Amino acid sequence: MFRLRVDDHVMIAHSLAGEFFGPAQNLHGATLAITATFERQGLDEHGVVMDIGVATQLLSEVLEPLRYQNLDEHPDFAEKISTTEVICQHIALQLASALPEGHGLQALEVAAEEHPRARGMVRIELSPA
Ligand SMILES: Nc1nc2c(c(=O)[nH]1)N=C([C@H](O)[C@H](O)COP(=O)(O)OP(=O)(O)OP(=O)(O)O)CN2
Repeated sequence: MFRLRVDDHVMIAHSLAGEFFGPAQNLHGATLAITATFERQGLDEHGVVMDIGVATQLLSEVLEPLRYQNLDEHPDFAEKISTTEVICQHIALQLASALPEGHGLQALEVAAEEHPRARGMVRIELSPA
């Protein structure tokens, strides 16, 4: 299995409802360092998992609607608690649906570092197109 990882970051605001989250129930900001890892069984005819430029561009485009947004008011997070894990899931699903036809990938993983000691992540299987 081969992997290609690209990164970006996004600044958001949110609050996490429920006693479970303690002071994070209050509105606060976060700069999330995001990595997207694309996995492929074997390499394509160019000897790559996918083009780095395409991967970087895809991640940037998926993050664009989240930049500087208050996720409490964002329609994609309505009825959801925008934890780091949920944000990762959202980004991963958006990336999966934005992949080019015939991508040939097996899986992708999205990780978000909320601060230097905490990182959430999700991995989703893809049907190679
Ligand atoms: N599994 C997760 N746990 C928490 C998340 C998350 O996204 N996933 N997010 C937060 C807060 O948004 C923030 O990152 C940290 O808030 P804080 O109150 O400082 O939480 P801590 O658990 O680090 O510290 P406490 O001792 O609970 O205050 C919280 N958790």
